[in-house]
Amino acid sequence: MKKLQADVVVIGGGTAGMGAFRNARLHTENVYLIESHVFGTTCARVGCMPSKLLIAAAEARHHALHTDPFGVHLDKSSIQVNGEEVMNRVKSERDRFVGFVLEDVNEWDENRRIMGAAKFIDDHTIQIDDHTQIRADRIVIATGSRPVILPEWEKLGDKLIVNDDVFSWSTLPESVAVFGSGVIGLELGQALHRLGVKVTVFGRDGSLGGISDPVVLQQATEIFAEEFPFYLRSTSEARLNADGKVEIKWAQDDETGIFVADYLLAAIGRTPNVDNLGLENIKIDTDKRGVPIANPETMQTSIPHIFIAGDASNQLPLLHEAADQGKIAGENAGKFPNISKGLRRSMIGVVFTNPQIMSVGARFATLKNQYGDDFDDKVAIGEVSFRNQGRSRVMLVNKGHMRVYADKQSGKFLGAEMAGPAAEHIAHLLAWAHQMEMTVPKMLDMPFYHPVIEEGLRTALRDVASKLSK
Ligand SMILES: Cc1cc2nc3c(=O)[nH]c(=O)nc-3n(C[C@H](O)[C@H](O)[C@H](O)COP(=O)(O)OP(=O)(O)OC[C@H]3O[C@@H](n4cnc5c(N)ncnc54)[C@H](O)[C@@H]3O)c2cc1C
Ligand SMILES: NC(=O)c1ccc[n+]([C@@H]2O[C@H](COP(=O)([O-])OP(=O)(O)OC[C@H]3O[C@@H](n4cnc5c(N)ncnc54)[C@H](O)[C@@H]3O)[C@@H](O)[C@H]2O)c1
Repeated sequence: MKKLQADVVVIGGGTAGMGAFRNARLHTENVYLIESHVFGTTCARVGCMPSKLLIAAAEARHHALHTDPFGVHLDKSSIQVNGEEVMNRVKSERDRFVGFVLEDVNEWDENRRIMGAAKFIDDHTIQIDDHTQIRADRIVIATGSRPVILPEWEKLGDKLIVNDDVFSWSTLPESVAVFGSGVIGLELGQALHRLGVKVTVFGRDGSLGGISDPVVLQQATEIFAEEFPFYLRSTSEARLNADGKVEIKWAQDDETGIFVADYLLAAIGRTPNVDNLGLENIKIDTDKRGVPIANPETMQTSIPHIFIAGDASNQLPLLHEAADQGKIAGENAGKFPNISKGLRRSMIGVVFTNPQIMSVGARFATLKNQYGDDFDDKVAIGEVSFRNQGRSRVMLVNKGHMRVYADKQSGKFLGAEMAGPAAEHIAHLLAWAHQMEMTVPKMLDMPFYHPVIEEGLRTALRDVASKLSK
């Protein structure tokens, strides 16, 4: 057994871990980075990037099939999807992104990167597989997350898949049953549907793409239901049939049915990778899911020399959050005990469906919780439907709804939720306004060009402005 001594050990070599390693090394050279699987990050290998590549291919087919209303007619039978070519592009571009990450990793001293699964022996000692033990002064946990799998699905063998499997396909399958109508289920489910794969999405509690505003949720549900079958409040049973296919027997309200598919794609949420870390060997405060609780401004846990970052922290499992948290945790581990608060930005979330979904600042559900019985008195809500929004109609993307929230008394912009056109861009405008702590009247003083989809945002802002206390 190799024994090492370190100032800082970072567990997990994804986005958060790489950021932590880089930033800890600004303060000390004696830092180790431990990775149990492969370098390259979840985002680049099996997350953000390959999913957006698949979506881009799906959009190309969708646009080709929907030119008629513009008076532009294509022979629909000539629009063919070559599954192998789709997957080749997804994988080759993905490999390019992964390559850039690996270039960074390979620049780091090989002796400072250790492959193997790390586990706490005590709150200063990390065991890596059975080959290395490191005594560390400070430790950063950046072990990411993994998809949740229901135990009853295990009998499906290799017909049960997760996002990682989709991005290693050599061609597209004929049919997929998607479980989970959250962000991943909706992005991948719609993309596969638009590529001609027979898809049905099964949800459980009526939620969709993480939307918490009931009005936006209702509108979004209607829009997505027009496009492909989904059952958002279903119960179901999955089994392998005699042909070796996945058979889903489902029920929702008075409706029942059977959907037979090549695969069951599990997208019912992700769980932080903290359960196999030996946390039982250290006395660390955890939440009810067993995740170490950390101060979001310092990423410090209840054990002062242990920090946590990225999806492992269960705070906001998004790429830019992992990068920010990794930087903060690494820097603080590097300069411990002189830790400081890092930059925390306004919340921004985008789902790359069509229409896109976004949320900024405080979501509807957060405000409801925060204001409780005072919600109606204290929070003003403005809204816009994109059905008749000028530029959206021009482009034939006039589907969706946005609601913006403001503090009635001060006029301060609090947050927004939306499903609709150009949501990724509107989300940025709003997140910047939120972080600048702007009031709605100040936001309305900003320029709006004509004709643009952002004029829809102005309509919602005018609506909320009219409801502020005078
Ligand atoms: C399909 C999909 C699409 C997504 N799309 C987006 C998007 O569009 N935009 C967005 O913002 N976010 C998106 N995300 C979320 C984003 O990918 C994650 O929030 C982000 O990658 C998390 O980074 P991380 O560093 O915490 O984890 P990871 O990158 O997963 O890194 C964790 C690392 O820790 C290693 N590890 C685990 N346990 C141990 C151990 N015991 N010892 C040593 N190493 C260990 C793992 O092997 C892994 O390499 C998506 C996620 C998925 C799955
Ligand atoms: N565009 C993006 O930024 C992006 C894209 C993909 C993933 N992500 C990140 O990854 C995280 C995980 O995504 P996810 O989609 O796996 O989780 P999620 O939490 O977004 O959605 C899970 C969904 O599964 C449903 N569900 C739970 N149990 C179920 C069951 N037994 N049967 C059917 N449905 C069930 C839930 O009601 C929920 O709607 C997201 O929260 C997000 O932070 C982000």
